[in-house]
Amino acid sequence: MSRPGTPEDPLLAAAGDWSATIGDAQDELIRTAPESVLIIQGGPGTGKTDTALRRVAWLLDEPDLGLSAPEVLVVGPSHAFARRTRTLLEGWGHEGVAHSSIDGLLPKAVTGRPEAPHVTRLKGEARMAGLLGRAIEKHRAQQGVIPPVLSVRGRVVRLDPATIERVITTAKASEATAGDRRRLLRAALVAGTQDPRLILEAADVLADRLWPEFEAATFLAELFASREKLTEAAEGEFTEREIDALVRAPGEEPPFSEADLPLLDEAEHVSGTEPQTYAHVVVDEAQDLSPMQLRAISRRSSNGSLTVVGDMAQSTGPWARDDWHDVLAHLPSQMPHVHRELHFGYRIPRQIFELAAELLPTAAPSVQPPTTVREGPAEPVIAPVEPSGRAAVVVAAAADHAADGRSVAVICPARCRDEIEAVLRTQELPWGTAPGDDRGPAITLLSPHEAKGLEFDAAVVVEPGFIVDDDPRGHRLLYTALTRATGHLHLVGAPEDLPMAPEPESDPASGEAAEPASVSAPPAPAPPPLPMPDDPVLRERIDMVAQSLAETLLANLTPELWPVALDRLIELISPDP
Ligand SMILES: Nc1ncnc2c1ncn2[C@@H]1O[C@H](COP(=O)(O)OP(=O)(O)OP(=O)(O)O)[C@@H](O)[C@H]1O
Repeated sequence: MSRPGTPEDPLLAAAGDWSATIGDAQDELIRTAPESVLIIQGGPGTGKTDTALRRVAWLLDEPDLGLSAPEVLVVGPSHAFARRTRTLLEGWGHEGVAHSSIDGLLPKAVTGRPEAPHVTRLKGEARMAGLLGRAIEKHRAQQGVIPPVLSVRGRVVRLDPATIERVITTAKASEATAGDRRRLLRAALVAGTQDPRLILEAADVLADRLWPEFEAATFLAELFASREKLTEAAEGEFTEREIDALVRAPGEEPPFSEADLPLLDEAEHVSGTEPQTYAHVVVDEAQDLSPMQLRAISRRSSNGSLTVVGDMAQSTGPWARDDWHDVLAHLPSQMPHVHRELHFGYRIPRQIFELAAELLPTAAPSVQPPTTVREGPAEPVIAPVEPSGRAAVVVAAAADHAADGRSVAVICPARCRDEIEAVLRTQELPWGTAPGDDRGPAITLLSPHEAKGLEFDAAVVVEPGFIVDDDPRGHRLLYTALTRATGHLHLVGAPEDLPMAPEPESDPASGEAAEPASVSAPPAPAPPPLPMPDDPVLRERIDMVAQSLAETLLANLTPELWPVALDRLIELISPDP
């Protein structure tokens, strides 16, 4: 995958590895003290992920901090994203950091159960933690009932409830482990008995009854299968309709949905099983996470030191939000929050971003678009098609880029996926459903959600109208899809859903129509430099001012931003029209 900074990218060609072009704003974030929750907001391609990872590299490199790679966790939205962050950090020489998708962090369970959006949303709410806590307490209380007699090997063993009560109280007060609790019980019952073998066996039977091993999956399945248990645990905090939404028939397959995974994690936590913790945690694409997912991530932080990354203009799914308050409310609060924004778009060339930015007034009216710092190699290609010819056009565009050695994302809504897969297969092209490594497929077929946080040399976005229609925050999803490419973008779909392509201009020399479907004109050539005045005093004064401006630019901005600053300067000093 070529990245900004390759020869195809004229503006950053000189920069290569972007350590040479780290902006002041990025640098400040990288060096933010670890004793904080750093929140990085910024538009697509503003370098949020890379800045967060540079922060990890900096934290690991600072000898005074004494942080080692296995003490750091980077969480992202997908396996593909985790692979991207791993590749980047390992490329900088930092191996051993844990990289995971959010689901990969949670207990393993058979998922895939279809679920209505309102149920997914309900299961993500923080009050589910209270419901689970109460349900587990009641579950335990039922198990703590002491039987007056036990039957062991056909013999009846009478038990002394007072002795057993004492053991339960001591075990609880000392937070004894399962093994210690069993030993305590054995020692208490065996004292002074005539038949120690029988009593020891009885103690084990009783221990299994009093403290059965907690299996979160069994517990949750039984809880959801019982309206009575749910109503009891709800304790009036859930309406009947909400309880109805949670109830399901016992034994249904697959047993769980993705929204159940954070609930299993919560149940394990309440029952005393704690996950591995880390001294620094990076959470990327945090704008989409549910409160229950955020709780699960917080649990993995040993001290509250976090880097939280996201973009509210790309917030979609059941937890789509417009500001950070609700995210931060569910993260550890022992360290101060430092909220920063990145403003310069490094990934997306101007030509592509101008197109994507048209969505912003609808997708996220309060969000300031980033300032792009790059010119792209080509205008976006707008390809109106009829449904019958759609897949062929999509695959042809992807195949052309792949043949030129570019990584390509085909980002398509679910209803077009089968037809595109069929054509990819027929043409025996190298393609996959997760971005390849150096040896992997050049073409990646993704849903708009799966494309989050990823970047490619080229993107073919299919049926933008469907993408908008298929999600309550469809404009944001389309905005995310349009902002994945570092160089080339194709929009393929129904003519009424595409931006207007300018009329192809005739080339007078050849008599042929010029390349169609550009959405904006190429940049005008730079005007020739103005002549210096002859007066030596004036020349010296001009030189002095120019030198002072040059020093200010050198000291404050990276080279690709100089033209932006000069344009702004001209705007500032131009007389009002
Ligand atoms: N200062 C810089 N100079 C040059 N390239 C940069 C700079 N900062 C970031 N980049 C490049 O810009 C691209 C986008 O960066 P990154 O993926 O971190 O953006 P992002 O803000 O996380 O985007 P998204 O919101 O889409 O996930 C990457 O290829 C990255 O290497």
